[in-house]
Amino acid sequence: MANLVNIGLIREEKQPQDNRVAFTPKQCQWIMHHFPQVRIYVQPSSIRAFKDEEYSQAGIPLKEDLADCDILFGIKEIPPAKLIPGKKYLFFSHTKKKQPHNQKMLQEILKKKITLIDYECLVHPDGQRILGFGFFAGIVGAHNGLMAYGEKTHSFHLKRVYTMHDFQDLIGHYFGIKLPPMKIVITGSGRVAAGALEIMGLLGIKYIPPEEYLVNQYAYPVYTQLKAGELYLRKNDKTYSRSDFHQHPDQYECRFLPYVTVSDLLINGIYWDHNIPPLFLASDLRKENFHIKVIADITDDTQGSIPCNLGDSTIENPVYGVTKDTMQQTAPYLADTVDMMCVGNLPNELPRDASQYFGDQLMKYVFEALLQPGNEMMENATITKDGQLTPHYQYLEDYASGKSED
Ligand SMILES: NC(=O)c1ccc[n+]([C@@H]2O[C@H](COP(=O)([O-])OP(=O)(O)OC[C@H]3O[C@@H](n4cnc5c(N)ncnc54)[C@H](O)[C@@H]3O)[C@@H](O)[C@H]2O)c1
Repeated sequence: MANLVNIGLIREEKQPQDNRVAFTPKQCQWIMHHFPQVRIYVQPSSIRAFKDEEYSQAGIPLKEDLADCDILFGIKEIPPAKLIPGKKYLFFSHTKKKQPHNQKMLQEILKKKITLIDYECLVHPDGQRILGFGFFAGIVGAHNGLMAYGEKTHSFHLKRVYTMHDFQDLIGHYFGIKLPPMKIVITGSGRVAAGALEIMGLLGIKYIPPEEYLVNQYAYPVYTQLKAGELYLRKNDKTYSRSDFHQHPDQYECRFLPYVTVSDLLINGIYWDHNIPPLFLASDLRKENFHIKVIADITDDTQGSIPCNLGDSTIENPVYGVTKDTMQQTAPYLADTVDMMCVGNLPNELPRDASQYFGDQLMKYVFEALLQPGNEMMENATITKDGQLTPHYQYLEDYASGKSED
């Protein structure tokens, strides 16, 4: 038999608390069955979406001290003091863009001779990311956007997602919910958009092609979806090429404006960075014909693609209002404001399903590669190896040595 590999699922210790986990109890069972050389241990946690008893009942031992494990799986950043020297860790480190708040953690990782594989850096050969929680962010974000619209217009009431046991429970909640005639515009074509479309399907909201959506009236709720090719055109020749847009977004103009005049709810799920033009401007918000009442900004960049995103809201208080003339933050659901849903950790409202989905992707595309020494995909996602920055990530040198300001 191949050498034994001891794997540990660590307790999430970052604040605000995170209740997700890399593998559910059933997934742990599946892995140990299919990889007899693997043993999985779980560090007890009172906040994890899957209870300690669920793991022990599935035959996965609980273990406080994971010092004997070879590989440790987490989700979010790890407090530096909790990092165990010499281990191989997989988690979202948020260090590859030199994020200032994680500089100390990376320094500790180097000091403690740790190998860090970052989930965000695991990509398919065509560059598409393998792992992400976007689908469930789309589910919860679309739900919250609709919930806010129902509250604002007093036309229907949706319960909060986090009060449900899981996604199946949420589906049950939708039976009998009748939405008023309304127009919903969804932006994006990635995992977030896919989650939002799932909610449209579950609530029986009808898809309308963009050109018809703009001009027709409907006696029932409808939505349209705008992918990058429908949202952006090159300024000089009015064409769109995906790769050119990704390389030169500043040479493109945004064509979203007509949709602000006819839509009731915007669900924003596009990829955005600061070179990509926003969907509309602050000055558009002041115009008489700005019709949108609620924006579920799942993309959630403060003053990014949506100028009236004034910062994150929380799962406890997911919605705030914004005045159209002065862009001041107000209480939600006032008559003449735009209501904003800008929660940055949406999958935490549905952590059991989000964890299962994540673990499925890990098992399908990553797990075997992780056990193969020298696997190229894993090497490319390895930021540090035994406490040294790998060749791919040498550009983090100044940040890691404490010199970087950005
Ligand atoms: N609020 C939350 O809780 C939450 C959770 C997950 C994701 N998000 C955010 O939602 C947004 C969409 O996430 P997703 O999971 O759908 O992403 P994704 O990776 O599934 O899809 C992104 C889409 O953007 C395109 N894209 C990739 N690189 C691009 C570039 N350089 N320029 C233009 N387009 C590019 C891709 O082709 C793809 O169609 C991201 O900004 C993400 O950070 C928010």
